[in-house]
Order: sequence, then C-alpha cells, then structure tokens
Amino acid sequence: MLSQDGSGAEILTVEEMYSADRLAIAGGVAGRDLMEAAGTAVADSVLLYESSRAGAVLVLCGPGNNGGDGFVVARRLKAAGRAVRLALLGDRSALTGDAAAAAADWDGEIEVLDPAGLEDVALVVDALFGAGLNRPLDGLSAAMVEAVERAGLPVLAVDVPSGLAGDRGDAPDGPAFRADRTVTFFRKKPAHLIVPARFFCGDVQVAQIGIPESVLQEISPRLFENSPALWLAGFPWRPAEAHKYQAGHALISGGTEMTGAAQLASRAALRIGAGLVSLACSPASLPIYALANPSVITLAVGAAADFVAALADPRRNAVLVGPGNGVGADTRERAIAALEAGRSLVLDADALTVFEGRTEELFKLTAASAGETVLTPHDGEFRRLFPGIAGDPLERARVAAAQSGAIVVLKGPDTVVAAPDRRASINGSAPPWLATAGTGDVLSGMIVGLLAQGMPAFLAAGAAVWIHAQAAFAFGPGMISEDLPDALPKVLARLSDEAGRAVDYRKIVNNFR
Ligand SMILES: NC(=O)C1=CN([C@@H]2O[C@H](COP(=O)(O)OP(=O)(O)OC[C@H]3O[C@@H](n4cnc5c(N)ncnc54)[C@H](O)[C@@H]3O)[C@@H](O)[C@H]2O)[C@@H](O)CC1
Ligand SMILES: Nc1ncnc2c1ncn2[C@@H]1O[C@H](COP(=O)(O)OP(=O)(O)O)[C@@H](O)[C@H]1O
Ligand SMILES: [K+]
Repeated sequence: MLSQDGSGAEILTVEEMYSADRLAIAGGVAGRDLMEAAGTAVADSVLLYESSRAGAVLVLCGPGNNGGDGFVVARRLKAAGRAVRLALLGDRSALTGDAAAAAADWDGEIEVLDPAGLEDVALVVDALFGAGLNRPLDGLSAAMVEAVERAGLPVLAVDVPSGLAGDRGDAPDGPAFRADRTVTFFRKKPAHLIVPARFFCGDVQVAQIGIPESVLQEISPRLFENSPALWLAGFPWRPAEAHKYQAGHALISGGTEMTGAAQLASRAALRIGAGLVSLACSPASLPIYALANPSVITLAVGAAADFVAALADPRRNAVLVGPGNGVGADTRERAIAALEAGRSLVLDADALTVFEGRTEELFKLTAASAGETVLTPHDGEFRRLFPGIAGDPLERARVAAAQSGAIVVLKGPDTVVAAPDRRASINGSAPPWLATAGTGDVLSGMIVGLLAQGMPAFLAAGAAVWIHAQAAFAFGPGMISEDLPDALPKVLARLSDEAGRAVDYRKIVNNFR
C-alpha cells in the first residue's frame, strides 16, 4: 500500500538501500540508468524550484556516485536552458564507474570547488556526499557548507544533505547543509524523518528511479513511516451488528488531585471507539469525574484491593494506568495488578516514573503478562526509565522495546513506535502545537481505546499516534488538549472513506429509511 507521497511506507537504512541498488542491477537494470533517472528527477525538482534570486544553479559534485548524480543534474538543466555551473571536489581523474561515465557526458566546464565562488548563484545543488558519507565533513567541503550558509543561498540536496548520515537522526558531528528540499530515491532513509536530522532536509521528495518494488521482498525492511498503509486494514470499524461490549471496555485509572488527565484519556478512548470506559478513582474524587463526562462509568476504588476487584470483570479487557495518577506506591500497585491480570495495558506518565530504578521488576511482569503492554514515555520519562540507553530516538525506542518486551512509544515531534522484534515506525509529521499540557493523556486514552477493540498493540499505537497528529493538524494552532478528542471524528470519517467503509455506513442508513 502506498503512503501519501505515493511511495511505499518502508524506510530503508543505507545498507538496505545499497542492497536495493545491487538487487536491481542483478535483475538487469543498469547502474548508469539508475543514476540517469536519479539525476533527472533532481533536475526536474530544480526546474520547479522558485528561487527568489537571479543567477545560475551551482551543482556541487563529490567524488562518489552522489557526485555522479550531480553531473546528470547539470547536463539536464543545461539541456533545459537553465544557466548552470558545476564544481567538483577532488580530481576528475579520481571518478570511477557510473560517476566517471556521467562526468564524461557533461560537456560544460568543471570548476574547482571554491567557497569564494558563490557570486551570481541562485540555487545550490548539493551532490557532494550521499549514502557514502563515512566521516564528518572537513576542509574544503566544510568550508563550502559554511560559505553557502553565510550567503543565505537556497539548497536542494541530492539524496541526503551532505554532512548527515542517512541512518541517523541525531545532530551531525560536523557541518552539514541545511537544505530547503531533498530529493531521495526509491524510499526515505531514517535521517529524513528523525529530528533533528529531519530539519536539515527541508521538504523531502521521493523519486522512483527504476528500482523494482520486488527487491523489498528480499530486503524485508523492519522500519516504516507511520501512515494508514501500516494499520488501516486492521482498524476496528464497528460491524453493523455490534453491541457495545463487542467494542471493548477500557478501564482507566484516575488520580485524586490531578483529575484532568484521566478525563482527557477517557474521552479520547470513547471517541476512538471503545464501547465502554470505566474510570477508577478514589471515593473522594468520584463526584468530579462523574460530573465531567456522562458517558464514562465511574468506579470508587479506595484501596489497592478494589482496583484488583475492578479487574476481575473479564469484559474490562484493556487498562490504562498513569495519567495524573501520582508518583506513589498506589500507582505502582495498580500497574502491577493490571499486568498480573494479563490485560492489554498502557502505562503512561506517572505509571512509568514509579518504575524508575525498578525496571527489572516491571520487565519480568510484562514478559509474564498474557496481554500486550504499551509504554508511552516522553523524552524525560524515557530517560528516567531507561537511563543507560543512548542513540537517536529510533535506536533508543528499539533497544527499550527489546529490553522491556513491550511496545515502546517514544513521543516527540518524530514519535517512534517500536516493537521487541525490531519493527518500528516513525511519525513523519506532527504540528508543534501538540506540545501543550495533556495531549499525551489524550494519546494514551486513544491507544487503550483501540486495544479495547482488539487491535494488536503495535498497530494500535501506530494508528493512535498518526490520528492524534492529524486531529491536531485539523484543529489548527490554538488547539488545547480538550479540543483533541472532539477533533477525532473528522479524521475518522476521512479514514473510513479511505478504508472503503463509508459505503457500508450508507447502506446501513438506507436500510433504515
Ligand atoms: N547505483 C547506485 O548505487 C545509485 C546511487 N545513487 C547515488 O549514489 C550515492 C551513493 O554513492 P557512493 O556510495 O559513491 O557514496 P557518496 O557519493 O556519498 O560518497 C562516496 C565517497 O566519498 C568519500 N567520503 C565519504 N565521506 C567523506 C568525507 N566526510 N569527506 C571526504 N570524503 C568522504 C568516500 O570515501 C567515497 O569515496 C547515493 O547517495 C545516490 O546519490 C544514485 O545514483 C542512484 C543509483
Ligand atoms: N514539537 C512537537 N511537535 C509535534 N508534536 C509534539 C511536539 N512536542 C510534543 N509533541 C507531541 O505532544 C504529545 C505530548 O505528550 P506528553 O509530553 O506526554 O504531554 P502531557 O504529559 O502534557 O500529556 C506527544 O504526543 C508528542 O508526540
Ligand atoms: K548530498
């Protein structure tokens, strides 16, 4: 299935991309043809780019195949009548293979790379290094990055902005181009999606260059850009004959002082389709919860034993502990009770913090639980729970998932969902106005709502993260977390159209007329 930009949702590591090239070439596609297609796609993108400056396009070529692409770009632009200059890092005689062939087809001048030679340039095409970057930029290439930045020139990067490692989402070790647009080939790479690397890439376009889709079977990627392509087929739309218990019953643990968090989660769980939501809270806080959301069932839970009793009803099939629950033994006991009851479980916020320094106990319970567990830390909670894990968000989430045996949702502008078997998704776009108090509570409520409806945890977490971001986009700036649950129906309607279910609903409506 295709994602919104028309390419598949798979994300390839640099190694996997080299395999894709190799497999395509082994299947009879010429490497030179791939390069020609790559350079042509970049040239087409340049021709559509509206620079506010007059002057030539300056193509900066490196010593490898990324530079080879650059030679094709220059030739295509010249053929289209665009003023173009080309500058090469290193000796022309050092070019080999497809890059040497592409250079031979360029009949213009080859300038020496010169940071002082930026007069009358409208746009820079960065074809210095792509997938092959293996150390930080230094010397001339580093000086070039600085000069282009100083001159404030727009940059269009070929494959990856030079200075960034395609596999990594963290900040580059040295200078790197800040591109306005990056044209990459076949599939995106991790650096195109993970923050802060993503901010160096600008708009990312994926061009198809003749690599057959069939190579993906051999590569079998484990990383995906989060999109409906990943989980829409497993989305729990209500069947026509459903009664509410078939849509699951989420049990949400509420706190005594911070009562807003579990309310937000409850409303989100209902909006995403859970048949029933019960909210367990102290007798003293029950009136607050009972008045807030008439559709939420409130349960007075005084002692830990009462929460265990609330779990005894097997219809309460998915549980959320943490939002506003307080950092204390009571919250930990509730989390442990839910794990021991074998329920599908989301641990968020305080229910993560209470396991700081006690993760072995937690991971034993998640391993033994009959249900799937989802952990939804933001960066701070992650550091508390997994102090020893370093790396970019993708690597950290994957290691944490492997260690904990749980699905880990590492939240941020690039939320990663990782499973213990290394499957992972990265959410490529979410609006910054999600950075407001309570949006995480809404997200955990959405996940538990989908778990209650029987969606497998990796899919449920991916769906919730994507829909959450889309709802925020749909509402727009100024959004606060209360707005989010009520913005869900619009996104769900769009999704159900996409899933072809709208027809079914219309049929049902017509039957009643
Ligand atoms: N058939 C293919 O392999 C295709 C490759 N394509 C292009 O080829 C690129 C990959 O080409 P390459 O593997 O040749 O790699 P690059 O062109 O990215 O760079 C390789 C060269 O740069 C050197 N190098 C790496 N880091 C350096 C640094 N910091 N300073 C100085 N030198 C450095 C390496 O030692 C090597 O000689 C892709 O990014 C893409 O643009 C496209 O043409 C599509 C087809
Ligand atoms: N800069 C940002 N851009 C996009 N999304 C963000 C950004 N910062 C945070 N988010 C999202 O907002 C939510 C915040 O959750 P969380 O930190 O748990 O907040 P809270 O505890 O207040 O509920 C997460 O879904 C996260 O992915
Ligand atoms: K590049």
